[in-house]
Amino acid sequence: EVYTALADMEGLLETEGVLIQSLSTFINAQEDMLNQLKRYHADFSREHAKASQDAQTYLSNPINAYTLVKHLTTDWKDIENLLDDNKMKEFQNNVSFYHSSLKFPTDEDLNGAAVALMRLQDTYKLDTSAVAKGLINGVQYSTALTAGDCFELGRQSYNNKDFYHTVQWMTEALQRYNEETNKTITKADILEYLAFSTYMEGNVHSALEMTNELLTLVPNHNRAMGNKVYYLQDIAQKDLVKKRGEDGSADAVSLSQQLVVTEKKVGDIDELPERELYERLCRGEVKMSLAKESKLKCRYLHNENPFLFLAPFKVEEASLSPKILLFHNVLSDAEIETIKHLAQPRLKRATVQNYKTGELEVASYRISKSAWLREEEHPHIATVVKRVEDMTGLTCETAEELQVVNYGIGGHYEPHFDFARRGETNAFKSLGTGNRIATTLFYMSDVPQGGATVFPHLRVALYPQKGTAAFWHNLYRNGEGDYRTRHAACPVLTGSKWVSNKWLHERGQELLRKCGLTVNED
Ligand SMILES: O=C(O)CCC(=O)C(=O)O
Ligand SMILES: [Fe+2]
Repeated sequence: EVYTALADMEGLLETEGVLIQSLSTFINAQEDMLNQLKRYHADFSREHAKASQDAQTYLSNPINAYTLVKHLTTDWKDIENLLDDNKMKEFQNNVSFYHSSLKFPTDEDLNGAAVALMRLQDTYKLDTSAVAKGLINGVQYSTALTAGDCFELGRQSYNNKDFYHTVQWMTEALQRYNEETNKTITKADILEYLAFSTYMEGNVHSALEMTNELLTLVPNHNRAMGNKVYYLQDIAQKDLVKKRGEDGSADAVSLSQQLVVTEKKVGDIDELPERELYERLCRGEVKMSLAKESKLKCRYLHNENPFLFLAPFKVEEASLSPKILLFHNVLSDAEIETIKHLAQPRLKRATVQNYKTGELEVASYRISKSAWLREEEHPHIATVVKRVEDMTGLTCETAEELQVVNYGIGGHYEPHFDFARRGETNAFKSLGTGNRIATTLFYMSDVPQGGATVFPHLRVALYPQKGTAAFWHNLYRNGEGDYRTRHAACPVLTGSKWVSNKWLHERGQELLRKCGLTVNED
């Protein structure tokens, strides 16, 4: 699939370019043909009108007689030749050749891209109408969607049984339909999906109203007729239950009462479920407490390392406990270009480890593409790995190769740990280098909107800055996992997000990061 990395989507633009060119050649040829046909038609009609006035006089003129014969022989042959459908065949052949030789998205891509849009809408609380106008968080990015486009998005949601988004997009489609002069979809098509999804969302009365409207447009619409009977039965049944309830003979609890019971009041932000915290952090709505934030510092990192004496790192603390450091300007543009260039042709859908089986598999909670680079591949890679050692004071001897990641629009990685937890069947075992002691995450692009790395339990959000690296220890000194390091990559709203990670392992760090008997950090 292509939608999972923006880098792979570029090929689609090339495909579209070739198709546009080919279509324009075909249209020009068809227009030439039509123009010639129009000329013949005009000639023939003119002569024919003259002849019809007085056939005998007309045909008594030898030139006219000759012209008539010529029309019906050579000229009509020419016309038949013009109609030869070779041009059409040729165009069809070209298109099927492009289908086999150029990059095309699949139905899975269409669905993935639609789901990504819904994810962005939910995470960033985007208004459907604004998105349909091409407006994202108040910035005009693209041209507006047509009623047909909105309908197609609704249909994708419908196929995923996501009736909530189906209703939103079909409602938008209906609004656009009403405003469109050149209709891009029929009202009946929209109403059919909208009515059923509205019913599935629990509003049978609206569903019935829409179905009635659909039946006035298409009186013998089979499915609508069937649904109408069904909705009417449902309403009758509900009325009966309600009536019994009013009589005091039923034990049914009203819906509003149920809601009061089940809706847990969340007053304090600390009580919010992780998912809610994660999304709020992605939207930039949650901040670390001022007391904590005021203790964070920026400084230049010097130590006994001679390299650092000459070129100290500019380090910013993003969190003190656990310590999360940001190293600014640690990757040059040239290094970033090399890394992206080497990785691009090798990008593959990123996988996650099934915690039970230990198998690697694709998952909807991690959507991106990645590739692995070895130090030997380019001096820039070797330099970058050496720099990780300078930054962290740890060894990369036992580290994993450099992972390069590119996210597509809506690409994300939901909250996770980088380390393997106790009892987890993990692939690190076969490496024989212990657990992932620390993470170095390089940002290789700026991201205009979205795409932050967030630590829900720490209320920390790191916004990608090209050339900056984040660093944190995943394990305490005694080797136990630090659960506070749980983090996520927020969905990318606009732009292309490139990162690379160097995951450092336990073995070899014994003398570099002293181990301890407790979970104490320092
Ligand atoms: O892309 C990010 O911001 C974080 C990526 C991440 O957490 C990972 O790849 O493990
Ligand atoms: Fe991670």
